[in-house]
Amino acid sequence: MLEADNLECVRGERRLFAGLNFKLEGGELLYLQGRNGAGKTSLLRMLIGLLPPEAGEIRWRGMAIDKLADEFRADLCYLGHLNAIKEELTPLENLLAAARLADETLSEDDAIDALEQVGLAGREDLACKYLSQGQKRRVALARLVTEKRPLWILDEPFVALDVAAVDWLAGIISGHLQRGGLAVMTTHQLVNIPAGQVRELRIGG
Ligand SMILES: Nc1ncnc2c1ncn2[C@@H]1O[C@H](COP(=O)(O)OP(=O)(O)OP(=O)(O)O)[C@@H](O)[C@H]1O
Repeated sequence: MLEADNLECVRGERRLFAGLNFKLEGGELLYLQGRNGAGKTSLLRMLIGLLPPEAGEIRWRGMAIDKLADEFRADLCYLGHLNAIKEELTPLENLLAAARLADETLSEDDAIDALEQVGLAGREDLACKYLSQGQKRRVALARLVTEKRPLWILDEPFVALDVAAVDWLAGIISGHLQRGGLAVMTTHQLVNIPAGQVRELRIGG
């Protein structure tokens, strides 16, 4: 279970939010909503342990995440709003490198299969700098096909995706929730996630 207890966030001179609470169980998805600049990405950065809260605590399986450190990171899959792919590498190389960095085993066959699922068949060996924005996004999202970690934190995952890819991603997130996973996601477009319990949290009124 992921819990946020009385969180406060200050960036620069501004208090973005205070007294923020939620509890998320296996099979549940939390949609973070709010205007531009409300603090959604800041909250995600807190949830992955990159930004310490001004006040309050985040707990994973009942333990404060700053105490869990590596144990928490091993349960976490974070996809930022930037794709974090290397432009000079091919989609296949990017996917294999991401798995290695995350200390996960991923065979070349499984990586090729994941790229095919995200509609990149035939593009596996082309440097990412030659791909369109939506295709680059798909390379980043291909990680989720093979991802077994229980907690997904996704920053604007639907940006730049066409209708078919939005449906595909909604299905991948649904499958994760059905397997008892948890997900926290920021988005400006509400997408229907067919399975799992969906909660909404609006930041900044
Ligand atoms: N390092 C920083 N120092 C000072 N202010 C910052 C810093 N990082 C972010 N901010 C400010 O914090 C506010 C919230 O930013 P954040 O990226 O969390 O918003 P957001 O809700 O994700 O917005 P968007 O919907 O536009 O992505 C913004 O006003 C931003 O300028």
